[in-house]
This record gives sequence, C-alpha cells and structure tokens, in this order.
Amino acid sequence: MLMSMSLGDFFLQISSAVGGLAMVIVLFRDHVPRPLRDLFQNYYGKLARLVYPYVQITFPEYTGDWRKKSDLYSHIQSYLSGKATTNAKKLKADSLRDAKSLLLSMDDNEEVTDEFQGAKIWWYSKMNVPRNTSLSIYPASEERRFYRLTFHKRHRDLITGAYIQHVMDVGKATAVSNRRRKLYTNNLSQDWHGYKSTKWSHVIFEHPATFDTLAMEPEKKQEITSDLKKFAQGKEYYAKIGKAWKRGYLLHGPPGTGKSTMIAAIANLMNYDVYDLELTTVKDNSELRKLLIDTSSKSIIVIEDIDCSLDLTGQRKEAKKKKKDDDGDENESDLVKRAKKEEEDKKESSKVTLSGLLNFIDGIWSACGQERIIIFTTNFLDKLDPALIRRGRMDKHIEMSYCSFQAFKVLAKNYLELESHHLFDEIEVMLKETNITPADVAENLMPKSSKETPETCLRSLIKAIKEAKEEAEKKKKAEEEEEETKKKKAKEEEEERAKKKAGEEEEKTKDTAKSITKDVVKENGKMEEAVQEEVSQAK
Ligand SMILES: Nc1ncnc2c1ncn2[C@@H]1O[C@H](COP(=O)(O)OP(=O)(O)OP(=O)(O)O)[C@@H](O)[C@H]1O
Ligand SMILES: [Mg+2]
Repeated sequence: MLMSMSLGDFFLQISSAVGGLAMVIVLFRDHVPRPLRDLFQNYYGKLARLVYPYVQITFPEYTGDWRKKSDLYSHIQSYLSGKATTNAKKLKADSLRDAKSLLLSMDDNEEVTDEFQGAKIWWYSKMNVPRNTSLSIYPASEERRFYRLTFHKRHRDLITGAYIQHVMDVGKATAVSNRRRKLYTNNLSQDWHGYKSTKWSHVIFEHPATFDTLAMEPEKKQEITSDLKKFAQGKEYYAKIGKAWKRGYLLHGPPGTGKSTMIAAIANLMNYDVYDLELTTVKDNSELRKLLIDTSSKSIIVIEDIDCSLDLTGQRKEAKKKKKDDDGDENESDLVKRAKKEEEDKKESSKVTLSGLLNFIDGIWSACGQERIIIFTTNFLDKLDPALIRRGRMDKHIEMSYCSFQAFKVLAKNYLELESHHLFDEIEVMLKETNITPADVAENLMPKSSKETPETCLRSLIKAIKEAKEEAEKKKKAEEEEEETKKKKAKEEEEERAKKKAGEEEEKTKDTAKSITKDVVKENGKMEEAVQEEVSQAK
C-alpha cells in the first residue's frame, strides 16, 4: 500500500495521525478525573515495563553538593575511549602522552554498544542543558554530562556486578597508560560560574627536571626518593594506622636553590598532577575548601612562598579586632565612617587564615581524596608560624642549601658532560668557603656560544665564585662596620648618660650642703638668741 502512496500523501497521513494523538492526550489530561488518570498511568507503567524490559543506569560527571568530579565517570570515559573509535560516528580528539598519537573518545549525544559474557550493553553519552527561563548571565552553569548504560533486565546482576568492575579496571588501566600529567592553577572565584567554567585551569605538565638532574648531595636525594616511594606504596599502611593517605613537605632555602625544580622532579618521579595554588587570589577559607575538594588524587598541591601568600597574623588580628570592638567606639557616630569600617572589617575577615589552611591539612577535607602530597616552600623558615610547620603537619622538612661540591658535580655532568677536570679541585676548595646558589652555578656552566668550551665555562664559574666571595666579604665588612658604629654610638650615649647623672648627683650634693649650712646658721642664730635672753634675764 505504501508503495502505491505518493510521498506527499504519506506525510499527510503521518501528520494527521500525530495531530489526532496530540488531541487525545489533551482531552485525556483535561477531561479525565485525576484518580482515573493515576490508575491508568499505573497500569501504563506496568505495561511499559512488560513491553520495555530494559534497565538504565546513569553516571553523572559531578557528584555531591560540592560538584566533585566523579571518578566513576572518568573511568567510564577512559574505558569507552577504546570502544568509541570503532563504534561511534562523532568522536572527540586529544593528543596522547607521546604527543604523536591521538586519544579518541565519544562525543556528546553519541551511542556505542558493548558486549560482556554474552550480554549486550548500550552506552549513551549525553549533555543536558536545562532550559533557563530567567534571564541570566550564567546560561549553562547547570549543564550536566552523564553516561547512560542500558541493558536487559535479565542481566542485572551480571552488569551491576562483574561488568561495572570490569569497566572500572580497564578504564583505570587505560587512564594510567594514556595519562598526560597536568599543571593546574586556580581561577579567580568570579570566573567559577558560567559556560564550561572550572575552578582550575590546566596545561600539560612537561617539566624536564628529574632527581638525576637535581643538584644535591646524593645521600639527601636518596633519602627523599625513598621517602616518596614508600609513600606511594603506603595505601594499606595508611589505612591500617587510620590516617589520610597524604604527606606534607616543607622546602626551605634561599632563592635559586632549586625548590621549584625539586617539586617538578617529585611530580615526574611520582607521575602526579601538580596543583599550583595561588593563595593570594583565594578570597576566604570556604573558597579554599571548594578549590581543594576539586583536586584529584595522585596529585601534588603546591603553595609557593607560604610566608608571603598567607596572612600569618590573621588570628592575632582577629583577636585585636575583637578587643577593639569590645572596648566600644562611642565617639564614632558618623554613619559613613562606620560603614567604611565595617567594609574594611569584612575585607579583613574574608582572608584565608592560617587556621583555615591548617583545618584543611588536618581535617576531613584532606581525606576526601587519597594519595596527595602537599608542598609548601619558603625562603625564610623562621618567619613561619610554628603551628604550620610542626611535625605531623609538615612531615618532612627539606633544606635546599647553597651549592656544595657534590651538587656542582651533578651540574657539571648535566651542563658540560664532565665527570672530572683538573679545575675541579680548585672549585671544591672555593665552594667550601663561599655561598653560591645552584642557580648561579648553572648559569655559569651553561655555554653561551659555540666558542665556549668546558674549560672556559669552568673558568667563568671560578670568576663568579671569586666575585661572590668578594661580595660576601664586602657585605660582611659593611655589616661589621655598621655593628661597630652602633656599638660606638651606644657607648657614647651611655657615657653621656653617666655624665649627666654625675652632674645631677653633684648638684644634689651641693643643694644638700647648702641646706645643711642654712640649718646650722639658723640653729646658731637661735642658740645665740637664747643665750642673749638668758643673759638679759640674769641681769
Ligand atoms: N638544586 C638544583 N639543581 C638543578 N638546578 C637547579 C638547582 N637549583 C637551581 N637550579 C636552576 O636554577 C633555576 C632556578 O631554580 P628554582 O626556581 O628551582 O629555585 P627556587 O629555590 O625555587 O627559587 P625561589 O625561591 O626564587 O622560588 C632552575 O631553573 C634550575 O635550572
Ligand atoms: Mg621557586
């Protein structure tokens, strides 16, 4: 019949059928009483389940109120990346670890099929952008991506048990082999909303530093690497002792001694992502929590120059402020002034505080993700609050010091491919006497033109060390002179004070003598008067 019908007639019939159905639905909704409608829907549901014997499971990209990225979602994504290449028509591409091959994954609204122990499974990737009726500048903040798994109900146990486990295992393994390490930096909180916004931005982490190229005493290096390896294998151990699987390192030392280089070497050794947390752009403790919740496990959270980025006096300031408030500020009746003060107070209290940071390190937040290393760096260890650096919080303190001969040898090997040289002995003696940073040594060892040979590089280093030594001596001399001048001034002031005191004493003694003489004269006068009176009476 269809064959004999023209295409126009066919569409006409379809549209009239659809129109008729729509009419029936409207009539049903508007004219059938509610109890009858519910009864019908109940039977309809049962009927639909009979006719449609499939089960669906949804895996959303984000879970919980904090919108934490779901591990399950990531594993499924990796698992399906293998299947999608052959099955799906729309794919997304990303470059792989070696940057030569492509990683293909399923695009949104695509479907792929899979088979497991004779059961057929459909995976569907979807992005929901809820219709927004209000006029908002954040149109798609509520967008949700998810994977939907559909299978026949008779396979329920197989799919929810063995199959999901299989997906997780394969997904995890694929992710590890395809993984490209990332370097994240936190976005300003005003950019956290809106289309495809995230709290962290990332680039691919490709720092070449390793522990082999790090200039440091071999024993110290060995100690750090074995500590890290032990940590990586410590899953059961941490679970047994009931501690979150995390470790804190504090790197301290003068600028240019390799603190940032060490972080890169740790990331490369552990194969972890790096989250470079810029605390000065984080408004308050609650923002800090949200940021840290959004970090993945197997990661290093770095806070550089902790003494500069954290208001270490926060608690004290708050205490002071409270005291000021308690005292009462009765004179301040001016409304404008008061509003301004309140605004300032608000600003002051909305900073990330030391206690906020410590709460994170110790608290349950850090237990939300596993296998994390937290690294703080500072140039001034003594500036830090003891609460921040106590053991248990920062498990290991690593001092990055000036260049030793051992460290120099690593640099000479890296930069000049030299294991030994007749100038090494001279350099060894010089390095013992002089403080020079590995950064300065490296700078001198690097050939600046094709004419430079290892010998010229070493000579320029010797010159630089000599200059550094002279500079240090000059500085020391200037400091000594300053100290001497200070001492001299203090001595002079002391002498002046003693002189003044002696003068005052003398003045005092004179006054006392004067008053004694006066008293004696007075007394004598009195006595003379009395004698004269007696004489006159006797007469
Ligand atoms: N121990 C080291 N081993 C190898 N290279 C080093 C070492 N220390 C410094 N360098 C070289 O010096 C440069 C500066 O070092 P780096 O940035 O790691 O110092 P830093 O301690 O982080 O300094 P700052 O306190 O200023 O941040 C690096 O790019 C690296 O090439
Ligand atoms: Mg640094």
